Amino acid sequence: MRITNKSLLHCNLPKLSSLSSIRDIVLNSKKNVSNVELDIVDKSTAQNLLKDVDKMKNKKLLVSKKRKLEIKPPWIDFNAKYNINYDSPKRAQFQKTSEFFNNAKVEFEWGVASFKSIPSEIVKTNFKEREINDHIPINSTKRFPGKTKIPFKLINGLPEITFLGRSNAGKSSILNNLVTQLGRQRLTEEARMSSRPGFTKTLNCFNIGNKFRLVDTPGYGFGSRINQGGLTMEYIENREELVRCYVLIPGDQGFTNLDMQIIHYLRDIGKPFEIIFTKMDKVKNPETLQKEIDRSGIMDFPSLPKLLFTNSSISKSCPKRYGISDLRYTILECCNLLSN
Ligand SMILES: Nc1nc2c(ncn2[C@@H]2O[C@H](COP(=O)(O)OP(=O)(O)OP(=O)(O)O)[C@@H](O)[C@H]2O)c(=O)[nH]1
Ligand SMILES: [Mg+2]
Repeated sequence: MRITNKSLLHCNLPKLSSLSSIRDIVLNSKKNVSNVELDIVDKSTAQNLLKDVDKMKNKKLLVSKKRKLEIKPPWIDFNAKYNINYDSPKRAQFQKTSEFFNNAKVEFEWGVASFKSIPSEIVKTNFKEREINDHIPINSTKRFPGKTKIPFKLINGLPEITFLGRSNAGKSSILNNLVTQLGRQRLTEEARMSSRPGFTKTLNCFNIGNKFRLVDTPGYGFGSRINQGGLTMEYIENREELVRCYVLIPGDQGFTNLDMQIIHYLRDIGKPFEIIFTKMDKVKNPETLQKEIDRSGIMDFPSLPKLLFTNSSISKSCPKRYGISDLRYTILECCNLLSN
């Protein structure tokens, strides 16, 4: 029997005699499948086959419609364009990254209003005081008392990553964005976010899969108090566990003088840092931002910070959370979690 149904017109498949093999080809084919020549004796089997093919065609039509409808923001290639000096991550590395973040347990560990209240800093201060008061030589075993009231897991020296930026720059949101599964529309609210500038008032630490810590900081500038800025600066200057800072710049606003001061400061003290442009969904004219970047001079820094372009909110013009896979990748990379 020769199938000449409409859905099978325009086909170019080889002549086949087995129903299961043709069904397989139809269902697995990536190309548009039609025009099947087949020797089938029984009419109902032929009709079933036609139904399968129709279903498949409808499915394909839907997929291609969806593909056509996907709107990509005009800055979509910025992550590749501005980080040309870095090797772009391989597919397997991206996979490893998303597996890690999708499965990692996120645990809030501490929130402090003063640097000395960070659990491991309390322990360090105690040791230093004992050394001075009891004149204990540096290599003495007495230097490390066997017990401390602070749980060991809080003083285990995991690497720390921090987010810096002016009030309302999107620091708490980016932290939530990182630990929210890709594809989900709403962010998990591990760190509290608010449209009120100066909302985060303490250093807040989250343990990620017991491999590293993300530290949310109070913003500087409008809405923040001077002591909040002081707390963040003390943390950057003194925290031994801090391996990388991310300076957040709202993409729709560009750099302020204060942002540039922080960036120059990090460069001068040699703290590794990268720059994240947030709220990219709000950027109406990406060229203005490009000019801002050129004018800032950061592309000429010898340390060549990476520039990452992200959005934590989605909208019609920005239907996905872009840039977050690149950010996740750089975090695992700087914590040495991508080797093997
Ligand atoms: N449109 C848009 N809004 C965002 C984005 N990221 C954050 N926001 C909004 O910006 C506001 C501030 O976000 P937060 O994450 O609380 O900012 P923050 O830097 O932690 O602010 P402080 O804690 O006050 O220093 C909130 O209303 C967020 O919903 C984004 O990518 N796009
Ligand atoms: Mg905040």
